[in-house]
Amino acid sequence: MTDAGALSVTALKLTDFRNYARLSMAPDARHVVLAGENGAGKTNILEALSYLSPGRGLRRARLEDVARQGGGGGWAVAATLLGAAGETVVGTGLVAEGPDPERQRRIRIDGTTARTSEELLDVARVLWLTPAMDGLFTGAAGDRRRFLDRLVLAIDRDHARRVSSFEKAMRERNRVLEEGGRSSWLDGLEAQMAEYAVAVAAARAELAACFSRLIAAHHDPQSPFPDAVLTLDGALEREVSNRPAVEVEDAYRETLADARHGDRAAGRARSGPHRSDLLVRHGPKDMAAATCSTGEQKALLLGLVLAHARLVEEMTGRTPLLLLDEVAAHLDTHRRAGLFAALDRLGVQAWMTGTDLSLFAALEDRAQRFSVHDGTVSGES
Ligand SMILES: Nc1ncnc2c1ncn2[C@@H]1O[C@H](COP(=O)(O)OP(=O)(O)OP(=O)(O)O)[C@@H](O)[C@H]1O
Repeated sequence: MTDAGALSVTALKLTDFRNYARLSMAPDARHVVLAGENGAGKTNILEALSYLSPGRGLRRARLEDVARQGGGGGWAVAATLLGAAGETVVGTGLVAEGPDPERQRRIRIDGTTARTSEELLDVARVLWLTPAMDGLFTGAAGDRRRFLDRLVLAIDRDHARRVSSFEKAMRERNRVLEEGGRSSWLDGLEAQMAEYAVAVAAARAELAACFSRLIAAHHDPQSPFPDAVLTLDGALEREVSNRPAVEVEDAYRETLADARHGDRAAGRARSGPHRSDLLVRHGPKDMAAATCSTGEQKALLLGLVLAHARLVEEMTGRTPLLLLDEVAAHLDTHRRAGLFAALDRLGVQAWMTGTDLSLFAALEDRAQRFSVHDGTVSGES
């Protein structure tokens, strides 16, 4: 059951969003179940909600691709969010035509244009789990790094800016190295890189430490979702935990200066927080997540997202919104019951999709059910 004061979406309107020409939903604060056949538009609704947080949404799509085929080229999501502080109306989207050649996503909060997308974090933290994340433990390190940085961002709103400032300075250094620019330019860029790199690494290390404390504090041997053990595989992340940040910053700046020749040949910086990885182990089995079975990996990932939701609540005092795409279908009855019980304990509003309503029967009246069919949604069935 969603707690009183927990964040919930109480109105959602979509315009020219994916396969929705127009959609208007008015759920209450309980969980929302979206059921329908493949390709009906269930994930599209979760994707729309993911734009209530900063970033590129749960599909990391190009903004142009989100606009409905055959529409005018723009799209809009408008949501009313109800939280402890009352109601907030958030609007976001892409205008069809405009003077802005970069065509950035517009964001309005209670009628005022947001200056940065991080302002959304003052209103909502949105966490998700989708089938596309199934390969997280076995796939590319870059995906795990992005996942890690999203974990950090939900509790530390400056994190995305630090990461992008580091990347900007790094790209500029790559360019100057390639063009054989003056070493005084490189000194300045490397100083910037070192400053941001250490801030990024420190925030990641802090997140991992908080996660470990939280998982230990809430350890439940009966839970169907095993405890995850997180370790950061990156020199800077290890060092910031053991040495003063200024020392780590100076050392990384020197490393960069010494590596200019090799980095020029490689065409990139060969060390830094952009090379770090998130290592996840199955706690009870003491086994690398990548070595676990498919089912164990799914359970581990779900446990990680649930633990993250708890961490967000403990660190920010606000419950996040949880988007779970096709999660119930892959759990047996016992684990599904465990998921619903965990959602009740968290007191969050969860939006869940599935092809079959029967998957959600155990939620009884703790959820409202909507049928999705070919870009239309019919209310509580
Ligand atoms: N820009 C777009 N314009 C119009 N339709 C689109 C656009 N992008 C995606 N679609 C369509 O949206 C449909 C619904 O996609 P969605 O991923 O939400 O389905 P789903 O209900 O989650 O299905 P599944 O159960 O297979 O995951 C797909 O048929 C897809 O072709």
